[in-house]
Amino acid sequence: MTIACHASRSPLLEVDQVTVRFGGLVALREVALAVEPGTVLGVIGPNGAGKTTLFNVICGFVRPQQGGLRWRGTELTAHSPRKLAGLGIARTLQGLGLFPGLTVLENVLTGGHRHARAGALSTLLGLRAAARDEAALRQRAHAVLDDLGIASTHASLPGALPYGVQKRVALARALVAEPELLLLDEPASGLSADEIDELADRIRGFTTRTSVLVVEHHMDLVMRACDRIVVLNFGEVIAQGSPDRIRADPVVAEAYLGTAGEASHA
Ligand SMILES: Nc1ncnc2c1ncn2[C@@H]1O[C@H](COP(=O)(O)OP(=O)(O)OP(=O)(O)O)[C@@H](O)[C@H]1O
Repeated sequence: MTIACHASRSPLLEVDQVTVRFGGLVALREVALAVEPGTVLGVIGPNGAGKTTLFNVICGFVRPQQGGLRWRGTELTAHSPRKLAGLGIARTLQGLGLFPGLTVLENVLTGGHRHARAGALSTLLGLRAAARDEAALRQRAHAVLDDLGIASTHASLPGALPYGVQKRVALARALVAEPELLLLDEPASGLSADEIDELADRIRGFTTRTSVLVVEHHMDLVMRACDRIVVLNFGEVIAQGSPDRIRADPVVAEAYLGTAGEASHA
């Protein structure tokens, strides 16, 4: 990846005037937002608003026609999903993406590349640095599973566990890398109301160790979990601010629900 230097004092991640077109359709138009260190930023919007496209731009799956990204004040070029971990960014995707033939612990271990100093060759040769990395990673994996309340599942195969628990495993796999930024794509999908509340509180708790950007359809989750919310509609930012401000914004209610005053119930 080529990195061009800019100012050093800046938010963790900045999305700068990003425009994405699919043929004649403008999926994102000059979208700008910033994730500040130690905060949770939510991106919401109705179906087709551009949330997934924005998430894919941040992950490097989709390249914008205009605009770009800055990470810690440094412009990212040749950005790709493979390089996210090296930057200190981890993500969970809409599909769980767990390996069905691996145990929960083994699945979580696959997320731990960032801290592994020993290369693949030394790992194969069983050298001491690789063994130390592996032991530290295992310890972190157990600790993260414990934090998420699923320590007892470490030897299970994911398919044997309830969906809500599998989602926590996917979260554990992202957290084990100790990212500076955690990207969550629709983490509430498929969860019960109680599980969503629990997840929102959990996400709030993450801010002591990581910043979070969450793309989500569920208003309940973002209202409870986020410090700031950006609202997209037809690919444009129509509002941004605190949850209270977004909840009270009639433009948001109209765009998101078509009915003013119901924003908190989506
Ligand atoms: N690969 C693609 N090719 C063509 N059009 C696309 C592509 N991906 C997304 N779009 C279009 O871009 C617009 C934004 O879609 P996107 O999936 O980003 O919205 P969204 O807010 O995530 O919606 P949802 O909540 O339904 O997932 C939509 O009109 C969608 O049909």
